[in-house]
Amino acid sequence: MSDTPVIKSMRIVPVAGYDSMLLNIGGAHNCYFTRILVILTDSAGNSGVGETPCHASTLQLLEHFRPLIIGSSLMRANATLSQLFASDARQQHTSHTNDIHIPQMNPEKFYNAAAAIEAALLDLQGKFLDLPVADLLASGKQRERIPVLGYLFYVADRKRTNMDYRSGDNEADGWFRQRHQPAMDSAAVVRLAEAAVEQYGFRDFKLKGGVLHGEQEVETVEALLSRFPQSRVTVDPNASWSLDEAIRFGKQLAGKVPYLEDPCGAEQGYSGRETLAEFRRATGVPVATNMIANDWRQLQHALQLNAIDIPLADPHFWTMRNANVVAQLCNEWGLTTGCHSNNHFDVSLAMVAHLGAAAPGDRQTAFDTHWIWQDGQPLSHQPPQIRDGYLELPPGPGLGIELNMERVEQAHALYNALPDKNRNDALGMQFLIDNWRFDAKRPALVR
Ligand SMILES: O=C([O-])[C@@H](O)[C@@H](O)[C@H](O)[C@@H](O)C(=O)[O-]
Ligand SMILES: [Mg+2]
Repeated sequence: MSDTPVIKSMRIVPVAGYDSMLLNIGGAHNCYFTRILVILTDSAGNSGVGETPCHASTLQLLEHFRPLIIGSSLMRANATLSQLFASDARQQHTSHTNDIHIPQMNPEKFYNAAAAIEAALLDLQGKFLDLPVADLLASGKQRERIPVLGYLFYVADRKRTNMDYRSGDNEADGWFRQRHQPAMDSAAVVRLAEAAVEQYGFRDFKLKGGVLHGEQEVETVEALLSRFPQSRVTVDPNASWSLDEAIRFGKQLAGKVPYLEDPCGAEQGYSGRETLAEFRRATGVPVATNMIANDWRQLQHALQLNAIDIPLADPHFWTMRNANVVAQLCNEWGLTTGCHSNNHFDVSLAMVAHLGAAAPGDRQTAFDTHWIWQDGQPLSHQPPQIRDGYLELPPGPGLGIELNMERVEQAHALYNALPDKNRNDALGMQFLIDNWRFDAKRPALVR
């Protein structure tokens, strides 16, 4: 194919946006979050984009890969990506702990970098072939919209900090104002959920736990269930509960929640895969995870131990094509497909939409997305929409989005102006608790 496009340029653009003071086991989200866009252009005149979490070492790695990408043939993207995977960088920049909540860890950036490059190549291929990316993934497009969940957090009082959190004051009442206000108990989280339902029509919720005592978080789940009896509600304490606690709470919630996410983890010499297997046996509650099955080797061990039911294969941890293979395995092996997320812009939202659209079979749990906390800060002209609890596949070839370069440059300028460019959830916590430190086995406010 002599007229096959070749990659002409690769722009690596770190970008930043605003976030609320969301709490989790790692502390409090900063008022800013950062991501990286990889923008490729080809000789046919198209541009393709991918998004991934931002870290200084991911930026370096992307620079390192640039010579492999420039001049490569678009339709030989498989070979190009195989070269990335065969490079030493894969071993050197892959952690097998994957605990993104530990600020001082500077691990695994290989997959984040590869994911952004792969997404941009798929976007370009889709534009060249006039096909959506979902059709380029092995199982092909299965649906036009995918269920997503309302991702709820306890929200700290931003006024206790001197950080640049938005106030929401210039927003009309409803979700866009509510998401900036403190929500530290069950009643406040229920109000957040009501605003989210009003805006997006969710029927599924996940409460980010690992913040208060487990009893209080279980009470919040029950409050959500009694307010939305037709909905599915779960909680993710990010493995901060002990196995004993997880079993106690699991028995309390059995039959009421569709699954629990990482209810417990490694303790007393037993791995997280082992404790989750014991949890499942003791409670019969299905287990989802984004903490102990984030690559092929981890997934294999998790499945051998019968530790999990729902691998939340995030395309930024696995790459889109690998996450699609996980979805195929789920379909063939009787598991349920799901997807994890972190704060993100709308390029990632489109990546997730295509991944969900291509997942085969009907055992799919509502995908995670943090987008509702970022909605209103798009980097594309027409971001994918969440309506009636579903994320709609954007129309058009490739990822179906076109970058709004003016907004991209603004988000890049914001990134350049930030003092702290890597995620560090411990920072904001110092305003709430003196000398606060991360502890994987204690909820953030239990000190
Ligand atoms: O955004 C957060 O605070 C979450 O805690 C995120 O960092 C996790 O990776 C995540 O969403 C999860 O499901 O564990
Ligand atoms: Mg999780």
